[in-house]
Amino acid sequence: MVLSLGGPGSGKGTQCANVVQHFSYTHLSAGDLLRAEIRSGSEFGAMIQGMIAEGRIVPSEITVKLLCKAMEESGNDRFIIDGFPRNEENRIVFENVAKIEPAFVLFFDCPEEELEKRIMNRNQGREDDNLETIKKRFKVFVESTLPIVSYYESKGKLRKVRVQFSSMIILPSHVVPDPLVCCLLKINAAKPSEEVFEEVKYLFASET
Ligand SMILES: Nc1ncnc2c1ncn2[C@@H]1O[C@H](COP(=O)(O)OP(=O)(O)OP(=O)(O)O)[C@@H](O)[C@H]1O
Ligand SMILES: O=c1ccn([C@@H]2O[C@H](COP(=O)(O)O)[C@@H](O)[C@H]2O)c(=O)[nH]1
Ligand SMILES: [Mg+2]
Repeated sequence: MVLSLGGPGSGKGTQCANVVQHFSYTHLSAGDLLRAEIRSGSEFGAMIQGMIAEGRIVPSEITVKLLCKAMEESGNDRFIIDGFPRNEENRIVFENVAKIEPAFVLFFDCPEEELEKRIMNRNQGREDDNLETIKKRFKVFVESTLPIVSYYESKGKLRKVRVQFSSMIILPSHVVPDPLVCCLLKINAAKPSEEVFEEVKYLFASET
């Protein structure tokens, strides 16, 4: 089992879909399972919907049950779990119930500004894709999910995927305000998803 973690809009779902096309894995998105549970008319539907609209983390028991059921129904024994665990409690409940630990954890580390831009352009009709909820989702990510990322890092399981190109350019002295100095600029640009997948593909090919 492999986990896919990152901020809201960091490309977890996009890259998991690529993995499934190239490797014999089943993609399980915890968010998609929760949205399907709402559509199914479940007794928990209204509660889940309210929590997603607020960017809050749904109780572990519900999400873990959905994930375990989906794993059982998949008929596969290779999973890439997307957007889970969201917090320490999620992780512990899942480990206790499913009794599996990840082989490795992909981490898509993307700046907030880029996340916001991507989500606002996503156009999938998601109720939580609005500026107000994005801010809440990002706060929950920093406060509750990043500690999980650090936990997997401390266990040597984290594989950071670079989602940005980073380069330095030197501006010559005639284009900077002080003619006596040159200026060193660090430029970060988002990597197209095909290039991000090259890194993901390398990790899957070498680690599984
Ligand atoms: N490398 C990329 N560069 C630019 N846009 C991207 C890239 N990867 C994904 N996107 C786009 O960004 C948006 C968010 O991607 P995606 O849905 O995969 O993110 P996510 O991490 O699953 O988000 P969420 O946590 O909200 O489900 C989508 O519209 C997707 O097409
Ligand atoms: O494990 C999980 C996964 C998701 N949620 C809730 O769903 C939304 C959307 O999740 P995406 O991964 O962005 O599709 C998330 O903001 C949470 O509210 C959850 O509670 N637990
Ligand atoms: Mg997603």
